[in-house]
Order: sequence, then C-alpha cells, then structure tokens
Amino acid sequence: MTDETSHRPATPILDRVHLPSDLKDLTDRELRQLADELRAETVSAVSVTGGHLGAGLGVVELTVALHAVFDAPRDKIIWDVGHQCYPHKILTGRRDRIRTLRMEGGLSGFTKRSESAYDPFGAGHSSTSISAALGFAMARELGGDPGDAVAVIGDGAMSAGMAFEALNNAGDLGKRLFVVLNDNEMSIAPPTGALSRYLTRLYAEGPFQDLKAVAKGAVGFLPPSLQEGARRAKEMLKGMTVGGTLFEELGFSYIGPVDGHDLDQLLPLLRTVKARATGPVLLHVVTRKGKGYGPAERAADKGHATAKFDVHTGAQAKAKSNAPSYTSVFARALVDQASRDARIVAVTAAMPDGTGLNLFAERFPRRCFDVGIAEQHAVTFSAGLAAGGMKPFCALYSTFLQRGYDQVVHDVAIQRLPVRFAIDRAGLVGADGATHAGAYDIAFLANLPGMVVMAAADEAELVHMVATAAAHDEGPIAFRYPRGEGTGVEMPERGEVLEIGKGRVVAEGKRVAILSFGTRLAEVMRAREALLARGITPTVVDARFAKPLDRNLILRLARTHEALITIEEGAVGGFGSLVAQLLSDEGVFDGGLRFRQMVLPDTFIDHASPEAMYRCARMSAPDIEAKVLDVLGVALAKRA
Ligand SMILES: Cc1ncc(C[n+]2csc(CCOP(=O)(O)OP(=O)(O)O)c2C)c(N)n1
Ligand SMILES: CC(=O)[C@@H](O)[C@H](O)COP(=O)(O)O
Ligand SMILES: [Mg+2]
Repeated sequence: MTDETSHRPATPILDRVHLPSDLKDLTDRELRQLADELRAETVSAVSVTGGHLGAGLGVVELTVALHAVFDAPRDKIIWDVGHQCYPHKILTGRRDRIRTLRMEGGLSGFTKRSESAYDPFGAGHSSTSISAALGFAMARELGGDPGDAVAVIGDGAMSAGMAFEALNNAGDLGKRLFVVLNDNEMSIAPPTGALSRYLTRLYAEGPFQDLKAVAKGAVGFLPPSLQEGARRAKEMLKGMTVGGTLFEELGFSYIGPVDGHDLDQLLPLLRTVKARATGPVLLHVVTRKGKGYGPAERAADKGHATAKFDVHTGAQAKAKSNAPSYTSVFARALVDQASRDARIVAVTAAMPDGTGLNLFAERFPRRCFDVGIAEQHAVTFSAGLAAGGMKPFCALYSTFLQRGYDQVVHDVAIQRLPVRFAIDRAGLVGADGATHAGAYDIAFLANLPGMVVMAAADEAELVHMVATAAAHDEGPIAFRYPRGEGTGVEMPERGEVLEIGKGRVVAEGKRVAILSFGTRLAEVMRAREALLARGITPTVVDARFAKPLDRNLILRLARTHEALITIEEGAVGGFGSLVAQLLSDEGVFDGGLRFRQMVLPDTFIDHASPEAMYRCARMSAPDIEAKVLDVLGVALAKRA
C-alpha cells in the first residue's frame, strides 16, 4: 500500500501558494496549472489517510476560482457538508497537515471554525450552507463582519427542505449573496427526486443558459467570453416552454449551467458577478464527482469515500474482519422479514448503501424509498405509510435522525404510529468525528411516551430486534446499532420476537451488577474477566430495552446487590437516567444502594478511531473495571 512519501506529485505552482492571497499573483494560465497540481496533491493525501475523495476532486477548479476571485477569509466561503473541502484546506494554510486528515489530533474531514479562519462555518451535515451564508450576509448589512458570503452546495444537498427554506428567505431579503450550486448529478448514490430531474433538464439542451438575463436582453451582464453562449441560449429559449427557473422565481439571478471544470468560464464569470451583483445570485456549475482520477470516476460512488489506496491502481486497503457489519446484518434480517410480510417497506434518506437498504431495494424495489437528503420528510413519510397500513422501517443514521426530531414527536409518537426506526451509526463513529457521533438518540427517544427503545448488544441481538420491530404494531419502536463489524457471535437462523421490556442476565454474580445497554457489553465482559482475577464477580445484564425498562429485573438486582452500574453508548439523559429515575421513584436509594452511570461525557469528542474515542470517553474495559472498584470502595491497585 502507498507509503507517506511515495507518489508525492511535483507541484511547482502549488508550492508557491501558502494562503489564498498568493493566488492573486498567478496568471490565469498558472491557475489552470495550479488546479492540476491541487488535484494530484488531493489524491496523494487521501491515498494515505482515506476519506472523502470524489467530491473534492469535483470542485478543484471551483476551489481555485473562488479563492482567486474572492478574498477569504474576509469573504466567507461556506462548503455545504464540508466533505469536498480538502482542496480548500490545501490552499488555506493547511497543506502541511493534509496527510493527517481525520486522524486523531489531525485535521478534521470537514470544515471547522476552530481549525482555521478560512472555515467560517463548520459542517458535516448537509444543506446548512445557504442559511449560514445568508446569516453572514445579513450580519454584514447590519454592521457586522464585512465581506461577501458564498455558499457552495451540491445537487444532493440542495434537495433538502432546509436549503429551500434558506432560498425562500434569501430571495425575500434580496441582499447580495452568492450560492454556487455544484451539480454533479450525484449524491452518495445517484440522486433521486424531481429536483434532480429538473436540474438535469436545465442543462440537457445546451452547455450554457442564462434564462433571465437572456430573456431580458441583459446579455451584457456577462463577460464577453460568455456572451456568445448566452446569445445561443436566447435562440434556444424561444423553443422552451419554461419562462424562467425555479431559482429566479425565488428571487435569485440564475446564471448557468457553466462547466465547473473550465477555469476560462469560471474565472470571468465569478469576476463579473463579484463586481456587479447587488442581490442574491445562484451560479449553477456542472462538474463530475471524482474528476481527474480514473478509479474514482469509474467507481459507482465516484470515490465518495475511500479507505487508504494505492494511487496507481486505486486498490483500497481492506479491513480485516471475520464478522459481518451491523449494517449488513440489519439489511439481511429486514429482507428476511419482508420476504414473509408484504406490508414491510423501507425508507432511506439518501443513504441506501450506508444503511444497507440497497440490498432491500434489489429484492423489493417497489417497497423501498430513497427520499433524498430529507430526514424530516423521511420520518413523516414513514408515519404516513404506517397510518396507511404499511410497516415502515425508517433507516437513518443516529446523527441524521436529529434532523427529524419534531417529526418523531409530532407525527409519530403523539399519534402512536408504528414506525420502526432502524438507527445505524449509534455511538461514536470514528473519523467523521463529533458531527456524526450518534450520541443523543437514546435520550431524545426514550423520553417520548409510548416509544420502545432497544439497543443491540451484538449482531445476533440485532436480528432479534428486527424481528421484534416487525412484529410490534402497537406504536413506534426504535433499535440502535453501531458502525462497523459485529462481534463474530453465532448467528440465529431467524430472528426471535423479544418480549418488550425484558432484559437478559448474561452472567450471574454478586455485590455489583452492571447493566449494559448496547454494544459496550463486550467491554463489560472484558472488565468482568479482569475483576474475576481480583476476586470480584459482577452480575452482567444486557438490558436490551431502555424503554420500557425491565423494572422487575432492575429492582431485583438492586435488592440483591450492593451497587448497580449502567453503561450505554450515549449521552446523559438516556438509559442510565431512566434507571436512576426508577430507583429513586421506588425509594431504592433510601436503602443505601450505590449507583453509577457510565455515559458519554458532556463534550464533543474529536475524530479518532472509535476505540480511541471510547478511551477518551472513559468507557473501555479498564474504565469499567475502575468504576466497579470505585463503587465497591476497593482501591485500584496496579495490576502486575
Ligand atoms: C443531513 C445529512 N444527511 C445525510 C448526509 C450524508 N451525506 C453526506 S454527503 C451526501 C451527498 C451529498 O451530495 P451533494 O450535495 O450532491 O454533494 P456531492 O457529494 O455530490 O459533491 C450525503 C447524503 C449528511 N451529511 N447530512
Ligand atoms: C459526509 C457524510 O456525511 C457521509 O459521507 C458520511 O461520512 C458517511 O459515513 P459512513 O462512512 O459511516 O457511511
Ligand atoms: Mg452532488
């Protein structure tokens, strides 16, 4: 596999660029060469770190053009999602650390305010850039920070409701603001939806149109190099039935589509709009995800995210594992259930591969819905499906479900609709860092009346939970499971329907009982081994349910042990808090029970490996061992 020093491309122009201001000294010809070098440097860096590759390669020319024309950090360039920002990081003083991307202590894989003044707004989740840019623009109008605000948003991200809420507001306010729509006809998977078809139609007929400017005869607004194209577009317009674009109707000057890899188009266009725009402008650029690196261009996901790879062959490093991923276990279990129940349908918000629903879609194409980046809609759409008699499995990453919380409360829980939430990427996820941590779902779901909340302790448990969710028609139910591979446990042939609200005792013991909710169970068992060597035999329970709690089991353990410890891969307010509430309500603490909760700390944990993040959160086996010793009042002597 590639080592750190091989494949470093020759980059004579890039070597002269330390900050974006250095681009002002380059000729347009040098800027074109800079783009080529920047692309090679991006490929080289990601080959040693892994990460998001395709999106960055698609915006290399755009990144060069924006930094050549605008004046960051005075002007705020806001990258939506932030997964395409590696070339931007290279040009903004972070080239020396670019080979630390997404590693512990290294650069974030997204934009991050605390990392650089050139990252005016942090991201990780999609479709926030226009709102943020509008905020900057209005702050400027009100005497706040000066400078232009430029949002760069992809066609996938543009389909989210939040992007349209921002366009709606920006069009109404009418202030100078730039939105660059980076249209590569890709989300992570091929994009779905009517907006995607609409964008395709906008450029299907020609390389360049400026519908509004052309319609009003305002071709002069454009740089001379583009006026001929606009004249051609005017001719074309005569045959078109649309009177303007959706964006124009919302109050934007629409310019495009423009070839986003052609600096001869981008540079004059950006210079012109920067010099002349008075209101909101939407520049529609067409790019190719993965552009310029063959293996990415040829990949089905256009190199969206990659492990470390060999630059020459594109071959990616393979993770060694004997166990299946939780995602694939979920997908197979759901397909199995769906093959016996025609009412089961599945919903993903632009993550068919990430959630494993691509497998479901292959088997049941009519019963699988990719709604695009639209988690709020995904939840309420699922609620509607449930109200209409179907059994929807709404499969979302924990972190993205946060977007749909009001819908969970208002549309699902209050109406007691049996939506099944399959919550992937629960807990700490690693290289994507704090923005993608699945830390809050236990707390925000388990406080809802009527919601059933389960966490799988291993992949076999996950199969049972899929079966349990499929059978549960009484109201909403959620089950959570982490990113990555399972434990390698023996798998059941078919899922069993679990009794709602019943945990299982994994190991009997005395004095202290550890109640585990989720996949920390393996660490708990490791800690138990260490404690056995000290003569302490903890009882270990897999709680399975945070809601409803297994009251009888918990109260029995409380009566028969000196101490209880809860552990979960979630923030405070979840399983442990509910156990504490139960114990307090039942007066158990009055009898002197010792009690500790192990939850994620009250801080956002930066990107690192999941193991390192859990060490940082003090939730690994040695921390559990120490907690047991602490609660029993045993001094933690150093083990020989
Ligand atoms: C709210 C939210 N949902 C889902 C995702 C996962 N996600 C990250 S990038 C991406 C695709 C974005 O597509 P697009 O905006 O077109 O950018 P491209 O990768 O094509 O450059 C998705 C679905 C996310 N980051 N945020
Ligand atoms: C940028 C983004 O939100 C996704 O690409 C995310 O990084 C995917 O994470 P997984 O690798 O866990 O699917
Ligand atoms: Mg896209």
